[in-house]
Amino acid sequence: MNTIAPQADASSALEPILDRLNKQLAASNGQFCLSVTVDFAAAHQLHGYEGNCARLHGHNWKIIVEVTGQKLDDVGMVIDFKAMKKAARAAAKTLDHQFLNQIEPFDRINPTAEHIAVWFFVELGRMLNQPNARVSAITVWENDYSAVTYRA
Ligand SMILES: Nc1nc2c(c(=O)[nH]1)N=C([C@H](O)[C@H](O)COP(=O)(O)OP(=O)(O)OP(=O)(O)O)CN2
Repeated sequence: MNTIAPQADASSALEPILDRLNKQLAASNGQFCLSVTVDFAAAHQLHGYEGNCARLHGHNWKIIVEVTGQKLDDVGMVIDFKAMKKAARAAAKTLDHQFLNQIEPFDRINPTAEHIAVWFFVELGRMLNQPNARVSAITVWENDYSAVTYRA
């Protein structure tokens, strides 16, 4: 269950307010969904695709990472945004300025937005998942108009 803890220097006048908030939080059974965004630039081509995407071309991919949790730590966070960004940037760096079809696993599976979303989901799950916070969705924007979301 969530609890909103008072700061060490909080005035006692805050206690009834915190008490009410904590009761509402416990009753809501809600979840916190945090997100960070990173990007990378790379080239790819889609094998077996009939159309111009079969030709070598590039994108500036934008990746939105969502982490979901119910429980807050003593500071009042599910997980630090900084930890999420660090992990997401490290994963994106692996793909940045690469010809995706030449690097693992996209040398064996087409580097579609769907496969890229699953790749980030697995990589970031390994780095970020903990008992109270799990990577719950990855959205891959291939350009301003087309995106895919993989949701657990
Ligand atoms: N479900 C998917 N469909 C397509 C993917 C994909 O990863 N998953 N990828 C492509 C190509 O990579 C293509 O470059 C991107 O397609 P699109 O968003 O249509 O971009 P265009 O610049 O080609 O847009 P137009 O509006 O057609 O000019 C294709 N499909």
